[in-house]
Amino acid sequence: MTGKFITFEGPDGAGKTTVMNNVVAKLVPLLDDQLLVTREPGGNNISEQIRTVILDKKNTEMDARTEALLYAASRRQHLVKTIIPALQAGKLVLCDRFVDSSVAYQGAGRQIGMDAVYQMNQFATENTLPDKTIYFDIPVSVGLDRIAKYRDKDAVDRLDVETKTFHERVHDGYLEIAKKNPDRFIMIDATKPLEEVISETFSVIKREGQNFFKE
Ligand SMILES: Nc1ncnc2c1ncn2[C@@H]1O[C@H](COP(=O)(O)OP(=O)(O)OP(=O)(O)O)[C@@H](O)[C@H]1O
Ligand SMILES: Cc1cn([C@H]2C[C@H](O)[C@@H](COP(=O)(O)O)O2)c(=O)[nH]c1=O
Repeated sequence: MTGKFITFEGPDGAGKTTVMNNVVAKLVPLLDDQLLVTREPGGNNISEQIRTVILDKKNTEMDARTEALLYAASRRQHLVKTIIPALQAGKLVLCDRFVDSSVAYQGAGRQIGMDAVYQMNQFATENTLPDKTIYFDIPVSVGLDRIAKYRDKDAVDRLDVETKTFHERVHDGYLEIAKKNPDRFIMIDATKPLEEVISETFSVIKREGQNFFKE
């Protein structure tokens, strides 16, 4: 595969999506159709349908392993139908969340085991991992405060409304994944002012995707 696969990860409210939107606005004039911006769960028709089921606040009875399998099913479809074709076409793929989210949220957050969730996802992805992962770190209380303050009530999903203890486990899970993958993870302090986080993220992408920016 000739493209480059970069993921954005972090606890809820870290600002990934806001930062990604701002960075993409700067990248589009430079890269045009060499860029694919996508997200998980979702990113294509079937995967977005699965997203709706997973995140629906009415689905309170969903079992933790069912949840993990649905994220993996959505990911499989997204990977083979959207991400891999773009990488084969030589594109820079920026994806809001990927396998690390499942390991942190389902493995650590839901306590079904980080290794077990990772293995199950290896089956789903045939061992595909991002080239680089930009991790937006934030204390749980700050992320949750941002969501409470700024997010439209209707846009709050089934995972956002989990307990602070759940989100603490997710955060600890992320730090463990980052520690195990020092070559892949790039840490960004997401408590900094938004403009600084955007500029730092843009610089990381220009450095990591330097082949895309040659004259
Ligand atoms: N550096 C920042 N400083 C202050 N506020 C910020 C910063 N970054 C993002 N925000 C605000 O925090 C809120 C949450 O941001 P956003 O939705 O991008 O987070 P997220 O990481 O994508 O969360 P989720 O994973 O739950 O969707 C938004 O209202 C956004 O404007
Ligand atoms: C991919 C993935 C996501 N999640 C969680 C993380 C968030 O709470 C939601 C997705 O919402 P976002 O606003 O688009 O970030 O789902 C998860 O638990 N496991 C996963 O694999």
